[in-house]
Amino acid sequence: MIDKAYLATNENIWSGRNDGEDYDLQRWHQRVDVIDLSTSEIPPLAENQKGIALIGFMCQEGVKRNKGRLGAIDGPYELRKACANLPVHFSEELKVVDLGNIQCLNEDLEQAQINLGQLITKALLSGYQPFVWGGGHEIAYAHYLGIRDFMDQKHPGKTLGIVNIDAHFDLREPNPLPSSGTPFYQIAQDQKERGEDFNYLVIGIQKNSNTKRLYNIADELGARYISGRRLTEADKVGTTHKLVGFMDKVDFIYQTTCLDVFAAHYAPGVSASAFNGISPNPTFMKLFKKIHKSGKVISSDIAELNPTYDIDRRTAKLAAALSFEIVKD
Ligand SMILES: N=CN[C@@H](CCC(=O)O)C(=O)O
Ligand SMILES: [Mn+2]
Ligand SMILES: [Mn+2]
Repeated sequence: MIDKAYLATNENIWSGRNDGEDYDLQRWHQRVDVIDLSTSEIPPLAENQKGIALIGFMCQEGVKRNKGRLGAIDGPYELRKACANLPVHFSEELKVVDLGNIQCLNEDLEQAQINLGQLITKALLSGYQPFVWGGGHEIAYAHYLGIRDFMDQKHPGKTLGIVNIDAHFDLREPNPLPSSGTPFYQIAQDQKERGEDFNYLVIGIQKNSNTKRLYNIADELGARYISGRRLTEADKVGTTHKLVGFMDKVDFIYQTTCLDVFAAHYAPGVSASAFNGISPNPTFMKLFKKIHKSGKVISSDIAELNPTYDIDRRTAKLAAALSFEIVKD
């Protein structure tokens, strides 16, 4: 798999303020091990040691096919830079590796998705929890392929739930090609062919961002959703109940966040910005942490960071704040 599409991370990206070498002074750039998979293997973990594998997906072909605004190809680079200075609040035992990037070459999205899926499977088989940075939301089909192949090998018969934090369903039928708007439809079709249930919960759905047809497809496929306007303190009990009910029914969770779920003043750096998106306030962050503390999240990603349209790196910083909650023991 490691071929022209693979691009190791330049170690210089992981640099920043240095307050000293004592553990309680450190920042992420002092803890992340950059691994060049064209010359090295994924480092083995000690027994019971937890590892997080950062992976970049340098791809905007899906956004392009979906007639979106280009720029997401630079998302992984900007997110690494935004995370480099985060203070370390995880333990010394947590191993954090940066496994580099998968690029989309010659507009061949389908091949890029296969390549990313294979790298995700490899990281999972090595005992790591992958955390993938996009790239457009076409990342989700690739991510599913990687988790599916891992589960086939290590956990046959177990169930997967997908928690997508997004203003959009992304349940479009490929027309004729897959794009950033089709990943969950593709997953539903693949699971149908395999005789598996499609367990899909979307948090942050906006009525004015999805056609009636998309709502109909969501209903036909049995998708569940929590609208953006329900993500308030007043609705906290109901939304938490819905989320917990969903999580209880599955063995593993793939959690994906599409940054366009946030209002444009928080997240201008996306393809489809939304003036009425949700706020990353304490109510939302509690819900987000609840997912990641469930012990069921097998793998996660952040999609649609588009540095071309970002303002003062605020979308990148928001993505870094979410990353801060994921890279934990
Ligand atoms: N991944 C994004 N999907 C959205 C984009 C909407 C838009 O560009 O306005 C969708 O296809 O519905
Ligand atoms: Mn979206
Ligand atoms: Mn999306």
